Amino acid sequence: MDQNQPIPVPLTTTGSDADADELLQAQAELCCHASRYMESMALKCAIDLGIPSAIHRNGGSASLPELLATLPIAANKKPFLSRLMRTLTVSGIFARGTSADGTTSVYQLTAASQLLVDSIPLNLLPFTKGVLSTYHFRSFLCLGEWFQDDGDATPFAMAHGGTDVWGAMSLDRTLAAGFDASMASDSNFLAEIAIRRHAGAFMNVSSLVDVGGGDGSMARAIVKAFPHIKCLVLDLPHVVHGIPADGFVQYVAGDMMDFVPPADVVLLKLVLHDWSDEDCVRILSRCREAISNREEGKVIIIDTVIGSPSQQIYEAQLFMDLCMMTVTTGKEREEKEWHMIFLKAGFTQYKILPILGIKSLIEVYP
Ligand SMILES: C[S@@+](CC[C@H](N)C(=O)[O-])C[C@H]1O[C@@H](n2cnc3c(N)ncnc32)[C@H](O)[C@@H]1O
Ligand SMILES: C/C=C/c1ccc(O)c(OC)c1
Repeated sequence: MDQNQPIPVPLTTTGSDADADELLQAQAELCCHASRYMESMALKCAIDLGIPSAIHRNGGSASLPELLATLPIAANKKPFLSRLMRTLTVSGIFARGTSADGTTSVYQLTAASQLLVDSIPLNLLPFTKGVLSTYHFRSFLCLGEWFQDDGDATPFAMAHGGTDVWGAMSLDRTLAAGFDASMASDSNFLAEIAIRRHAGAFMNVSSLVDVGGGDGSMARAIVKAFPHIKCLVLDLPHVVHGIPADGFVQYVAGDMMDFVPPADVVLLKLVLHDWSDEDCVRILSRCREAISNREEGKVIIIDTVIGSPSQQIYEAQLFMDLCMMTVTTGKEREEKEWHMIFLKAGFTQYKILPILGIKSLIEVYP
């Protein structure tokens, strides 16, 4: 027998070696589950360093030395970059390839990280930064405490001195600007697809009010595609004040719980998921009043309807639901939950079009 060959030691006196394999596999799985936030933090780091944009500027792929030559990395940290890139490659943010001449190993953008390039028109960089913001991260750290707390504060409020997310944004301009930009990037991204896939939604419409329309990105995209539509954006004072008039959309400061300006179409994009069923019924009732007596009157909702044949989409929907639970008082809803709030708000019909990936476009009729 070879002297150097290690002698296998059984883990227990009763268990077989197959049991040990299963245990070790379970340990590895648990380790990955517990460490998943590090994947998020590595992504945040890549965004902070501008790595996707740097790869794009280098022609869509970049070697390690090329990245090191352009990224803002201190000399003594240069040896660490390959480890960050290795993890991000295994998690699918970047891909490995070889340079055109076949000599050098390079990092490439994937379909996902292409959406993080700052210079492409429909990038999701602001939205992704929003999801990764420390405000949300700190809120998630309070989730366990929140479940045990018998008060009404959200995890966000527990983490931020009792102030809810809308209050925090009226107090902190940087947070508000980041949030509005994050929503705007999602709206710019989806507007084009929604208009392309369902232009019929905006035919025969002469006026539209985007309730909780943020900085007006969605409304502007609609006016650009359908110049005959008169578009109004209703949002909180701190959001609409200071937006310069551009002649395309009009801004109104107000509270959607109290009043929604009359129009043919009321749009609610990513608004109802911020609110409880009771609040949604109240908002939708105001929206129904706004379209009353209009021939083509309808409410268009762009929001999640939980459930998808795609596991990836389903998972993204569930993450967003946890985010709503943690940051707002809202939730993502299944069709039967939407059905119930439409009925309670006095509508008679609805149509769900699952044409926007994670989100759906829902038309609701009085
Ligand atoms: C998640 S954001 C969605 C923004 C935009 N619809 C979009 O999808 O890009 C929710 C919006 O609702 C606005 N909002 C919150 N409470 C409101 C209220 N009581 N009345 C009107 N708008 C409100 C927020 O300021 C914010 O702009
Ligand atoms: C981390 C994300 C935070 C967030 C908060 C409220 C929203 O309505 C939302 O919509 C996508 C996202």
